[in-house]
Amino acid sequence: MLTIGNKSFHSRLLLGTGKYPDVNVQKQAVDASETEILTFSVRRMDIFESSQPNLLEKISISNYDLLPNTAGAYTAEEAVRTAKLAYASGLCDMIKVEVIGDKKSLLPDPVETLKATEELLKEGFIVLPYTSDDVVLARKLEELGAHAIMPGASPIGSGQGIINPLNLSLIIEQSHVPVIVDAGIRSPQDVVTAMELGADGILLNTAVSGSPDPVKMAEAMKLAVQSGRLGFEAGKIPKKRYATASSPEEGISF
Ligand SMILES: CC(=O)[C@@H](O)[C@H](O)COP(=O)(O)O
Repeated sequence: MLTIGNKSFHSRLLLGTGKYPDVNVQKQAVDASETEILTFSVRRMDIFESSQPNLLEKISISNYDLLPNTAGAYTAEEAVRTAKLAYASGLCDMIKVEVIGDKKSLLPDPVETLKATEELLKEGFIVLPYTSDDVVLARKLEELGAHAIMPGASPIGSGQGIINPLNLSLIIEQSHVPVIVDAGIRSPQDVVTAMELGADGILLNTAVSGSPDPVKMAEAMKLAVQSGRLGFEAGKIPKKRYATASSPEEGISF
């Protein structure tokens, strides 16, 4: 089980809801992923106004835990305001803090991310900060009380996969809260790699919504999360320099 704050989940896959070709494909992909946590940008959705297009219109949102994100915020102040707006909708108490520090790479601003996390924790939110793969920053976010750490594999929407597996593994090793690898994932192979490193979960969007077959890719990502986790829990054999026969003959008399 994946436990974040006081909530536990069977699925370790968190799915974004943006950029699907249409809402029907979005629903089918969400179903195929068997995710229990959906994330969306508060700014892209007017959650108070029923006359506005609802980007989750086909999805029974009461079946999911919602993880709104503060995408579009460039300061802690903006992120806190966005989080409070989401909370006021009554739909969610978790928040993904996303404070961007660079328009081109969409990499997070470490200082503003720390500030926003601290402020939202004081306000009583379950806070999941999106961060770079910086080991020290991840530790400081946990020390503040963040409920999970969400290091990027690579820039959002880039499909660059896992750029720095060493940093991810150091973050995983030091953390006492769930580590959810978020952003930049391209393939099921990236997911398996992150899960085999010991990540507690994966958050992804573009790899599924931008795939030529989002529904099939959603299922592939679900299986990759499960497979990687099982492999991590089972443990790998050590690598050896020379071969060892798979059917040893010692002790067998012919
Ligand atoms: C939906 C969401 O929260 C994204 O900002 C997230 O970081 C996923 O990134 P990818 O689209 O690269 O998977």
